This record gives sequence, C-alpha cells and structure tokens, in this order.
Amino acid sequence: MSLERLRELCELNEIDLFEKEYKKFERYRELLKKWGKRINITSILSDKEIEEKHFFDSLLGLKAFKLYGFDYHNKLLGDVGSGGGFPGVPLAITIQNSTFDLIESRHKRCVFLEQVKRELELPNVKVLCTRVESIDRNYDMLLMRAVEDPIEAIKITKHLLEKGAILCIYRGKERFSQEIPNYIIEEISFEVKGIKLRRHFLFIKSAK
Ligand SMILES: C[S@@+](CC[C@H](N)C(=O)[O-])C[C@H]1O[C@@H](n2cnc3c(N)ncnc32)[C@H](O)[C@@H]1O
Repeated sequence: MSLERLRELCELNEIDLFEKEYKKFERYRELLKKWGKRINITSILSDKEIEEKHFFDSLLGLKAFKLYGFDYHNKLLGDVGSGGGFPGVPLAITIQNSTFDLIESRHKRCVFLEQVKRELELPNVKVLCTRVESIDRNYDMLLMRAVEDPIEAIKITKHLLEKGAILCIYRGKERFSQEIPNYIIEEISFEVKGIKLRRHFLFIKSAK
C-alpha cells in the first residue's frame, strides 16, 4: 500500500481521507520529488518525510481549526508564502467546498503550484503570484507555515486582518507567549499521536 506513513498518521489522529484524495497526494509527491530540488522548494525528499513533514503536518490544521472553533467549510482561505504548496494544497485536497489562494511571490514556485493545481485537478485553488502586501481580498482565514516571527507575519498581513481575516500560524514545537497590542492571540496546542510531539498553532485576530 502506498503512502503508508500518511495513512498511519491520519488514522492515529482521526483525520479521515477518501481513497481518491490519497491518489492526489501520491501524484503531488511525485511532482515534489521531480521538481522540489530543481527549484529549491524543499530539501525533504524521501517518501516518508514528505508524507510526515509536509502532507500530514499541513493536515494538522484541520484539528487546530476544530479546536479553535473555526468551521472551515465554504470559506475563502489564503496560504501566505505557500512555497511548494504547504499547507494550502493538502488542505485544498481535503476541503473541497472552500477556496484556497496560494499566495507566493517567487515566479518559479508559482509555475510549480500552477502545475500542481492542473495535475491534481483542484478547481478550488488559485495561484496568486505576488506579494501578500499587494492583495486586497476578504479572507476568512490566512495560513502561514514555517514562519520565523509572528510579529513579522502580522506586519505583512495587517491590511487583511483589519478586513476581518483570522491569521493561523503553524508554530511547530515552540510556544509563543508574547502579547501584541491591538491583536487577540489564542494558542491551540495538542498532542500528535505517532510522532510524540506537542504541536502549537496561533490564531490571531485584529482587535479593531
Ligand atoms: C519559509 S517558506 C515557507 C513555504 C511553505 N509555506 C512551507 O511551509 O513549506 C516562505 C515562502 O514565502 C514566500 N514569501 C516570502 N515573503 C512573501 C510575501 N511578502 N508575499 C508572498 N510570498 C512571500 C517565499 O518566496 C517562500 O516561498
């Protein structure tokens, strides 16, 4: 059976995927392995690592949204600095009734993302090849993964947060306990089964 690690982790953590969705992940992995190194999208290229550190990690957002109380159906989400498509593409594969803008400033990465959209047949995905600072849309939620500094993340998305978007930052292992004036920050943490990891997410809203 292919995608064994992804299947194992999803099962352990009660994330249900359909067989046709696993097929899309399989094609996505092939594309990442073919193009990832060439256009510097990811240094993680073993099957198991892609499944665990990119696919499954992105899908953990589903758990975080539920714990935060965000109903992710029929919404507009923006993946800011999408890179190779994380977390936007795995989420778009599984939440088909919501729309995902993959916002990425580097042209080569956008070409890759367009190919992923085409080959995985994802009509709910749009690639926006620009800097997030120049975007003016009413998002329900913005997603950011692999972010060094939440304060910097707020700085570049401020105009969208002021229009009502909630910013969800995939934090990894580290907690963030700082307060930021004019923003309401909620941290959601949970144990991940099968990895022995406690995962932190930040949900940030403008207080205005
Ligand atoms: C650290 S990578 C993260 C990639 C991906 N989200 C992940 O988790 O693997 C950050 C990405 O954001 C893009 N980026 C940086 N600043 C940006 C901006 N202001 N607007 C849009 N994209 C940006 C970079 O080109 C890069 O692909």
